[in-house]
Amino acid sequence: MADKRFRVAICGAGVGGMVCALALARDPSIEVELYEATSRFGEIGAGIGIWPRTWKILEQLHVAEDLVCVLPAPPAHDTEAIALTMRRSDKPEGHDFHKLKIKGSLVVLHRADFHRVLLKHLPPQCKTHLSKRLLRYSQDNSGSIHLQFNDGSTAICDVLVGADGLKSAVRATLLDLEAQAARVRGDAQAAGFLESCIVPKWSGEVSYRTLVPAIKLREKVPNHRALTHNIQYIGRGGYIVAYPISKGETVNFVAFRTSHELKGTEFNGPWVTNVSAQEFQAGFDGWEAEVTQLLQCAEKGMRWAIHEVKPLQSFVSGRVALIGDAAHAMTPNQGSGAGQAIEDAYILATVLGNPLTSIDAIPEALTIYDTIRRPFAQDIAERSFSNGLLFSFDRDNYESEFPDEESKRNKLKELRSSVTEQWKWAWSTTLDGAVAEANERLQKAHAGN
Ligand SMILES: Cc1cc2nc3c(=O)[nH]c(=O)nc-3n(C[C@H](O)[C@H](O)[C@H](O)COP(=O)(O)OP(=O)(O)OC[C@H]3O[C@@H](n4cnc5c(N)ncnc54)[C@H](O)[C@@H]3O)c2cc1C
Repeated sequence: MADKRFRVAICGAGVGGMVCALALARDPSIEVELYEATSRFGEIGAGIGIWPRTWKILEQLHVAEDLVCVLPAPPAHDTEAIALTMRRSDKPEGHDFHKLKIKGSLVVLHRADFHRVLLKHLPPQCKTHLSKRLLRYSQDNSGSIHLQFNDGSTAICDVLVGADGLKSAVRATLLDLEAQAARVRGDAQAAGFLESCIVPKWSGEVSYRTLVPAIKLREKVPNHRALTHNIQYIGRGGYIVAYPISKGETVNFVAFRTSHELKGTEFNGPWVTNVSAQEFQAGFDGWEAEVTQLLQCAEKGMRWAIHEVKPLQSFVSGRVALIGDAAHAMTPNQGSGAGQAIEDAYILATVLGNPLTSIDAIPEALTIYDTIRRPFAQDIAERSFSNGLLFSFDRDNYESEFPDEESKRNKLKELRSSVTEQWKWAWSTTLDGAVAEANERLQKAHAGN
């Protein structure tokens, strides 16, 4: 530790934790240890979409070049292209609803490929520990943070990054400690709010995920759109996303059923479970042929009850920071949870990696991370939920409210521009702005000290 500025412990080796470790380990003056609850590094068998701004981070960390090898074609940079074709599909005669054009590409990957490449790039100086499930942490008077794991072992660090996902133990401890402090101050209302953010809330959405062998779909429908395009079939009460991954050998398939009126209620059943194909086919009777053909090729898969973390008042406390789902688990209707985890990791590594951040200045640096990232990530979470309403036609009862053709056409126009508006961030350049802002704020804070 003699030649190190400070020690960072990252709990959780999902996409957020891995990118954080990679980004921090570029700085030899920071000691990085990564603790993962499971007994091996890995990801679930499913696809993932990465938007251009997030892709830029992967380029800057030099992992993009290895990811390109598993893509059918290198991603476009500055040219405008159709990222996603949306069809209205809940009737036998489906029709194109909207083509989402963005500057750059929506890169779609197999999660396992993505995780393998991240692992490959993790430098040896970043120490990794498997089968280490964090139970709780505490902080002593010197500021050091003590970690307690479920195998009885302990560890010490100067900064703790909670990258431990939806059911984060770091978030639970952070909020519990803050709530205790609020009670000591006599602020029962603040304590109650903090405690209410510990357990995630059901969004009213359920997703079904599986991978379809492309060969199987091709045999059935040789020119099925999902073999070559990112496609979204939308309709009342649910929607389906399908796109080719692993050089086109596999089609990623996710179906959503929505009951938004149940948002905030308790989900009745396990949050993640294996299900039969019949279960995901059930809600899509009467949808267009392309959807039925895809559903017929889907074998068993997994059902995920989509939960969200209530918007937190802060992602940080003292020397502890939350990133990714631990901070802002959101619905997947904008394909952005992992992207936001990556962006959190990158901005957090920017503020910690800045040479002005001495061990004493860590809380200040984390506050800057929070100021920059929280409004942005929470805005995306909100837009993502609102996209879910839009894609399942829950936002307006549009069939009955817009009975004649002209009013329907006008409404559709409005919905399309709303979709484009919702996704605008995907090709915005705020990432460079965020990095510059982080460094500038640190400079100012330092000059003021
Ligand atoms: C159906 C669906 C589709 C999606 N599609 C997309 C998409 O296309 N694009 C996109 O950007 N996002 C997408 N997302 C969201 C994305 O999957 C998540 O936001 C992302 O995986 C969050 O990453 P994370 O690293 O924060 O958490 P996780 O990936 O959940 O990783 C957390 C890690 O922490 C470990 N852990 C948990 N508890 C502990 C503990 N106590 N101690 C130590 N380790 C612990 C876990 O084992 C895990 O490895 C989708 C989500 C769903 C459900």
